[in-house]
Amino acid sequence: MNAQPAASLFINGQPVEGQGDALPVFYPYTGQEIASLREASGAQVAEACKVAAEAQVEWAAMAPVERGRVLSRAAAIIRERNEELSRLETLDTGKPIQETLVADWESGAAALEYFGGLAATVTGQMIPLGRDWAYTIREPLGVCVGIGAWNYPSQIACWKAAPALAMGNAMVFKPSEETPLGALKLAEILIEAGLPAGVFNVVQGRGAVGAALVTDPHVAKVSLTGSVPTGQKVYAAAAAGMRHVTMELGGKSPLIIFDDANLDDAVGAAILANFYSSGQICSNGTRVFVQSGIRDAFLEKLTARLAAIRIGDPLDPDTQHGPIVSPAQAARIRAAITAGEQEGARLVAGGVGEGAFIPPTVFADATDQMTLATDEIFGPVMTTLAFDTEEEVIRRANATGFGLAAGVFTQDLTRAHRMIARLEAGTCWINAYNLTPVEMPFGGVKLSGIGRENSAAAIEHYSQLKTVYVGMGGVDAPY
Ligand SMILES: NC(=O)c1ccc[n+]([C@@H]2O[C@H](COP(=O)([O-])OP(=O)(O)OC[C@H]3O[C@@H](n4cnc5c(N)ncnc54)[C@H](O)[C@@H]3O)[C@@H](O)[C@H]2O)c1
Repeated sequence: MNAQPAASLFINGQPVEGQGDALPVFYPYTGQEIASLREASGAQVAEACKVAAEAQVEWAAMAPVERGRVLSRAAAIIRERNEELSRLETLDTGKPIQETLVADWESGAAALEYFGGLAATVTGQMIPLGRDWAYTIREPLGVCVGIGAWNYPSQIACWKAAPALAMGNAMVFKPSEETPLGALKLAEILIEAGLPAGVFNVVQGRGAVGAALVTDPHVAKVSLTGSVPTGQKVYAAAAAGMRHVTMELGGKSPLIIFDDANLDDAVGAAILANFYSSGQICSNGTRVFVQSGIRDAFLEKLTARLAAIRIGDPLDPDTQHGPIVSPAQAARIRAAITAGEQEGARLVAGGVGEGAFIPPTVFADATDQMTLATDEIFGPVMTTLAFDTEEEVIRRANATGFGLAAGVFTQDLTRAHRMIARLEAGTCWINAYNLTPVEMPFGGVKLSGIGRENSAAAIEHYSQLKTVYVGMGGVDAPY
């Protein structure tokens, strides 16, 4: 298997070889090296930002409808090549092809399509002031840096590039060092769709390359998808230059299931909220609060459904559960499972697994204080917690520093809305979980983040207002 790209970086419309350290790419299923990349050197990071700053001027001067057309074309190209791109995504991430065919590039194409359409609709305001008046112009920020996590590499690249480019910004994107391949394809596709050279650039590297991007003098904004500790470092570094930020960080989200819920749907949602992409999803509802009366029935249905899951070769279209992205991540997940057992939680399904695979794992009889219930694991580990009353479960669900997402399952819709109003989470679902259509704002509160991706809300995070006062008469100076 070989997924070697033309070169490691993409700068000024061209593949460019990196001049930094080696960056091998492994297929998580076999551990085989499928591409040998190199990180960007410090000079290449600076060059990418400079090129982006130059290209941004021309791009911002284009009519928004023309910019939108480029993005729409890119969306169409992605959809034409979805099969080939999804295969590459599976090699890069190890996620089952049945997922990557529908959830990765397709979601990226939807973002390009959506913001392509939105580009020409963004207008300013006219503010009447009597004789005088004012108006506002929504302007691009300039050069935006995008930094990605490894779980949805191509989707993340598109979710950041689409609103940034639609508003007339340029972007330098650094994918996760674990999954560097998809962003290079996006760069090629955007050029093919008509994007001027230099408007979207890709540099590769580990954290130090990301850190160099954040403080480059050309950079006006940083959008990071990653963990809370990285977010804290990036936010602090960005603050020195008063740069804008969007932070899409981790979570430990509650999924609350009341005893009047449709149990089959609730079990299905708990599965989607914990095991899709082998559990490597930021918004996962990993604290599943189940009302005491249905706890046994819930666990029985859940374990029966998990017993039927097909685990294996991610390129086999029948496979439903693939490997973990890297041996290091698998080791971290295994340590969390072992700690859960040692702390006294009851393992009712799964376990530490073997090699690259960790099966869907479910704990019962956990308490809120166990690390299982406090720490983000970012793997296929569900912790179920029993509760009795609405008041109690709201208090326990909110007792975390995170605030990315939350879900409520109940047939009583008054209760559902009452609950949602009090849950401290940026993205919530009622009788559904983990659905993130591009039309809907996505993001977190508390430690889980700042800003929103997707929807018209993202436009505000990739632009700034200029206010213009227009004097229509004489100037009355006091002396
Ligand atoms: N909220 C969301 O939308 C969302 C989506 C996916 C993943 N996540 C979160 O991402 C995490 C998993 O991804 P990960 O392990 O790749 O996260 P990570 O924080 O280790 O790395 C994220 C990115 O930041 C870069 N980075 C690391 N140190 C940096 C620094 N000092 N300056 C600049 N960049 C730096 C990394 O190279 C990588 O590209 C989880 O916490 C998960 O919840 C959040």
